[in-house]
Amino acid sequence: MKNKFRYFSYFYKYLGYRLWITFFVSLFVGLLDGIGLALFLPLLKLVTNGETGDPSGEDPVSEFVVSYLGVFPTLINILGLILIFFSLKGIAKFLEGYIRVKYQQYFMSRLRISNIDLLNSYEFKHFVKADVGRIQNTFTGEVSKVNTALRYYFKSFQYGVLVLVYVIMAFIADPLFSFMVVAGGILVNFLFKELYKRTKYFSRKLTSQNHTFQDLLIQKVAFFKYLKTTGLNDAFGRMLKNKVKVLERLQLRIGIIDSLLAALREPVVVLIIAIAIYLQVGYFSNDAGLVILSLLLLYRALTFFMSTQEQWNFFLGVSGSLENMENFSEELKAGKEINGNLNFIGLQKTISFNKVSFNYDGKEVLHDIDLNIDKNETVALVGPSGSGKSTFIGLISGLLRPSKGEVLIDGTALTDLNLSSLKSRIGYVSQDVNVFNDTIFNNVTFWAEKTSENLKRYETAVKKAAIDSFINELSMKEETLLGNNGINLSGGQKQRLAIARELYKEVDLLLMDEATSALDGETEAIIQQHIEKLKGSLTIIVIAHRLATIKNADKIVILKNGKIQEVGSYKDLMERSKEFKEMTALQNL
Ligand SMILES: Nc1ncnc2c1ncn2[C@@H]1O[C@H](COP(=O)(O)OP(=O)(O)OP(=O)(O)O)[C@@H](O)[C@H]1O
Repeated sequence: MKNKFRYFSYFYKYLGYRLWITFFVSLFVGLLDGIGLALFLPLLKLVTNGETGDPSGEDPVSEFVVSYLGVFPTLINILGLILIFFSLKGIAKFLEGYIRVKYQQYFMSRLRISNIDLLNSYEFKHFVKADVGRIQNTFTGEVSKVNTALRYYFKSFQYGVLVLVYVIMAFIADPLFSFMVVAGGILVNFLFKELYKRTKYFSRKLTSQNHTFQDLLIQKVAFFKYLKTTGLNDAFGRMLKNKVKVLERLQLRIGIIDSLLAALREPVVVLIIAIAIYLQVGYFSNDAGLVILSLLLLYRALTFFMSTQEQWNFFLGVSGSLENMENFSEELKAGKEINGNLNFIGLQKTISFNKVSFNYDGKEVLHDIDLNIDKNETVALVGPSGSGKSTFIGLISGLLRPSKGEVLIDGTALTDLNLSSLKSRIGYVSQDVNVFNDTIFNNVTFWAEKTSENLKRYETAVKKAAIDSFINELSMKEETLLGNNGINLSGGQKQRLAIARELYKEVDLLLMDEATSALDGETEAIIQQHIEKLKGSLTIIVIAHRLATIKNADKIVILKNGKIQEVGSYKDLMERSKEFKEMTALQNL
């Protein structure tokens, strides 16, 4: 019961008063149907006793017809009333179906939108540890499963309301008989509990297996080239196929329980009613008319009761997805990044690192960093692999937060800034280039409108990124579609495209993490020239292994083991840093 309410409150969070509307409409359907059915009692009497009989006041239904509806129960009147009540029920049933579909769609959109919002504000620190397969699966397959769960929940809820209406009416007609049937129903429900438990167990398993399947699938697509080249494609494919089989088996088990419940439904209903009638006839003698009426109502109640159970079992079959969705949203909420409310209006003077340390899961990778970066300065970070260069860049963009100390932008702590306003002014090019599965134009402009102004900006950006001649040779030019993650581009072309995207953005701060690493010397030199031209007009922070590319940087920062070892210009460092001199010597500079 506790669970049923937990699910209710989950749906209520998204649907609110709509759930109550559903409840009342179902109640209305039940009442109309119940009254329509009850009218068969006077009808039966009229048919057996003939029109001349006196049906008034003999049974509660006729009493109801006379006193509440103000109609004298003649054959034609009763037939008319039956028709009216069943027609009204038809209308209410349509309304019930309509609101079910409408609210279901509403629920699905709200769920999707809320998940997108939560993912948007999910802190990077948590994201790197998240299970990508689970995120993907939850966003796609699981959303529709939760929607299916809502459909089953709605249905079992609506049927449950009907059961309640029929049982109450049957009790009014014949309490003893009704009691026996209800007791039978409860007993059966008890017996079915084990089946429900199994379904729930399989459902949870199904969800987690689906996550793993998605995870493998994502990796198969992402590493397609590698797997194909190394012949590991088949082995990976086998793992995927095994998962498909596991999923098939789990689904089959849930299906078997569903079929078992469906098959048991009718015989069980008939059995309970048969026993009740037998006892009624053998041991008690009651008004046959009322027994028939409550029989009618209870047959319906029991059928709906079984349908409620069946729908509930369907619901349990997807309840693993619901639990997963609840946990998923909670995790995203818990990992929400802290966002300040001051808008970033562009760098005015300085970015300062004030005794900044950073740790990943307790392991400190940057220690006590003090550094000032002035507006429009070009700063290069050098140092051995793992020394903390990328982490440093992550701290400037607000992707990571210091564990100690502060990063200040013009004296304001980064934590007080609205991160979207900051990030919209930051360009970032890294070793891992992201190419969207779309045209070159959309990749560079991030789906900007093709106005003449934007086209001009686009042309300038691709020229500066030295990718213009490559694009011009393509028959579709900027409308050329790029494959999945730029699979039909060379590493260098991808990197130039990424640079063009950031240059198009017209940012304040350009962060380049090994941005030109995939380029040949000649192309790198061309881009370098363009970046040199940008020098002084925006703040550039660059991580470079090839020291030749940072000769003209205003400041070079040498990082070692998470600490700043030296800061100075290329010339300064050549004069005073033995380590830097050795580094340049190794690169034949
Ligand atoms: N998500 C993470 N979780 C745990 N440790 C991490 C994570 N990312 C990086 N590290 C660790 O932090 C340290 C600094 O990494 P960082 O990527 O900043 O170095 P880097 O100087 O940029 O290296 P490279 O030149 O190889 O790119 C490394 O020891 C790395 O193992």
